Amino acid sequence: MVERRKPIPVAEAISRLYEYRKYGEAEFVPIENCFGRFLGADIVATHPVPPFDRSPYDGYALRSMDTLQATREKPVWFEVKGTVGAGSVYPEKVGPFEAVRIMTGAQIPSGCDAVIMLEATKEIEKDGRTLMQIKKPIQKGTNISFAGEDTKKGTVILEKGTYIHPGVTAILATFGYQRVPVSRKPKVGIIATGSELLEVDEELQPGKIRNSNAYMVYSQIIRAGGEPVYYGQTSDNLETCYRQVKNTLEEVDFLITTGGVSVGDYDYLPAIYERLGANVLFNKIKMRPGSVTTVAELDGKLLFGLSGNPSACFVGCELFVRPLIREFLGSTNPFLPAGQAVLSAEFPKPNPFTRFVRGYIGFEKDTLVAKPVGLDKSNAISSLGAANGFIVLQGGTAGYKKGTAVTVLFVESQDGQEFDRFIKMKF
Ligand SMILES: Nc1nc2c(c(=O)[nH]1)N[C@H]1C(S)=C(S)[C@@H](COP(=O)(O)OP(=O)(O)OC[C@H]3O[C@@H](n4cnc5c(N)ncnc54)[C@H](O)[C@@H]3O)O[C@H]1N2
Ligand code: MOO
Ligand SMILES: [Mg+2]
Repeated sequence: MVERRKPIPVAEAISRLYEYRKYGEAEFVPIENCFGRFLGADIVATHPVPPFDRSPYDGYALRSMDTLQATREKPVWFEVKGTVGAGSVYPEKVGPFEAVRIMTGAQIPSGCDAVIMLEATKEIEKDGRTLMQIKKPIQKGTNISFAGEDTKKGTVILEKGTYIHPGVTAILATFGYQRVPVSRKPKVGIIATGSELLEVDEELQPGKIRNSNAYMVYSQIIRAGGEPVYYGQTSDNLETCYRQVKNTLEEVDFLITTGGVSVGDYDYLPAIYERLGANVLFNKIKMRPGSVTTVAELDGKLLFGLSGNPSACFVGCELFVRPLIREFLGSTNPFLPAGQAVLSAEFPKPNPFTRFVRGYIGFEKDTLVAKPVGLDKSNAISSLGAANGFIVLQGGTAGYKKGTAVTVLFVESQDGQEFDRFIKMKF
């Protein structure tokens, strides 16, 4: 008899899964290799930035009080006592009506409290002395970047779990992190199941197809921040498949299988979960594609049974695997970021289950528009090429008209949102 499965809402599936979230641990990498990783610790400013009062311009440092009488008609003259460039410290205290030529980034000499830009001055040589003239007063503090104005010492400037992009790297370098604490990447095992599967370099044969899921998921794991390990493909044979899953499980933090999770004669994953003694969290979700997505847990370790159908596999990976990988990396917003866009084409199919339509989300003039791309079927691959997100069409609706405001999820983005916000979205 065919097993009857009870479909549960997407938010419920995510909530059950989220109970098993865990954080990995931190490790160190050289700063050159930190791009794309997630911080494994809070980063505290170890000194103020800038560390000293400095000039943001090329100009003259002086005492503002000496400029108060300066007018166009009666300019004030200063004696230029020397020059200081970035990296040097002017050794003497600057006195009344004295100035020091100062370059951008140089420390403000002692005694000075303002900088006038070169363009606003005139310099002359007279009797072996260098003089500089200014024609209007400047206020105390003008053109000074004060110590700590950017960052105060002791501030938590970056939080654990932050995605490291080039701007983050600049901060790490500023504070001397030659070795950067990053979260260890979870090792995510991939096994593709199916007797019909050929490897990528094999010629097509009757009844067979090339295994696209394994490589798609491999890339999705990297994009999510994990470390994929491909354990190959197995034929639809219970014994082989069981052994492969059991052995692999010991070596990884998460295990993904593709295919074999439905109710067919050769869909062995349900039997494998049973034999392993794994606790199946759900095996039917009110969503399309990916309704058969199954997640089981064994001693706290998650086994993601993604659908064999490529589009369903893709959606399942983004909705269920990505957040658990990001959680492992310490991210506080591990779920796909969402937005509102205008549907650019009619979507006439009724939606008994919530649909995650592969779409291209982009601007047309200044409106964010969501365009369904390719064939909207769970076994389609054509839609995956052009898609940069999902158009979420709620279950229980009779189709959508062009111009309707819809929720979209951005799969290419490194942003994210927290669990509470994500599950409150109408799935
Ligand atoms: N009687 C029912 N039949 C099906 C149901 C159902 O509820 N009752 N669910 C359908 C849905 S929905 C989906 S989705 C699929 C899920 O199938 P499985 O996850 O069991 O996957 P397979 O049967 O192994 O394969 C399905 C399909 O995908 C192709 N495939 C598999 N692996 C790969 C791969 N690595 N790369 C590319 N393509 C792959 C495979 O050849 C099949 O065409 O079940 C429906 N059936
Ligand atoms: O799980 Mo199937 O992907 O709903 O189409
Ligand atoms: Mg099947």
